[in-house]
Amino acid sequence: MLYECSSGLLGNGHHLHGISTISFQAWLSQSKRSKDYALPNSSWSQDMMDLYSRFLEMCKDGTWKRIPSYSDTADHVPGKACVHLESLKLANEKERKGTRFFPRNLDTEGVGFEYAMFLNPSEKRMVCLFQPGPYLEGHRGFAHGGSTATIIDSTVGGCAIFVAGRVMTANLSINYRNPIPLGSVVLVDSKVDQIEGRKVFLSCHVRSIDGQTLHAEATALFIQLNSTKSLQQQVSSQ
Ligand SMILES: CCCCC/C=C\C/C=C\C/C=C\C/C=C\CCCC(=O)SCCNC(=O)CCNC(=O)[C@H](O)C(C)(C)COP(=O)(O)OP(=O)(O)OC[C@H]1O[C@@H](n2cnc3c(N)ncnc32)[C@H](O)[C@@H]1OP(=O)(O)O
Repeated sequence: MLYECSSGLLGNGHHLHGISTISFQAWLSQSKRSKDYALPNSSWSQDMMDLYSRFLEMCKDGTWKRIPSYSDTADHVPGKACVHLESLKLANEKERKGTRFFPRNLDTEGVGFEYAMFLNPSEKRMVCLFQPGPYLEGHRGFAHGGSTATIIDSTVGGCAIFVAGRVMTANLSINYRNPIPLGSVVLVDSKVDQIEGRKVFLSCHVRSIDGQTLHAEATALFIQLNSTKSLQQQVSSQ
């Protein structure tokens, strides 16, 4: 069911143009080989489960897409990982051995970043359901601001990757408005505001699930690393 939801994004087997094409199909096919960490586990609270179920419902008509998540950064990268990581100087498999995607660097469920992302392609919007665990503590009982920055960067980053292909964060500006209690669930809601050449401008809000508390707001600039066709162009051409 989860994969059905995701595969709606791909169509099936359309030819994709462009150099070393970033392929959503290849990206999602990784999910058959690697553990997907964005699936519910026993550490997820009822709030997290309820919200996740709500978003899965919204996937059914194709409006939203569930985004899988892996502990190996290469598995996240659409298409052939080595090709796409080459310019990030991570292509050498020996160098990469033992590396992990930062927000998925802990083996124990529930202690660090528990999150699941959903993409709304037509709105150029990515929403992340985030449940910070006890190892992300900053002030007593609250999430460290760096962990909030990480989940914001990852959410806006995922959104920018969808729209522009290979990108890197050039600027991330965060206003912290209210601390995030450890173990609570927040919604990290990001969207692309503007694209100017290689520059992708995004904004993001982190709110409690009842929408009453604004925890943080952010703006971000991502720079496109090459002219590879964006994932959104691929999707819309299918
Ligand atoms: C990690 C991969 C995971 C992939 C996951 C994929 C999908 C999964 C989906 C779910 C979400 C999961 C993950 C989310 C993904 C990522 C999150 C982590 C992201 C990071 O953790 S990433 C690390 C931190 N990041 C850096 O380590 C960057 C260091 N940096 C550089 O590598 C260069 O700096 C670069 C490449 C940014 C630009 O370099 P460059 O040579 O290509 O371009 P150049 O400098 O010419 O700038 C071109 C035009 O942008 C303007 N410009 C540039 N920088 C600016 C700034 N700061 N402010 C205002 N304007 C700026 C210039 O002024 C010019 O403007 P103009 O054209 O108008 O003159």
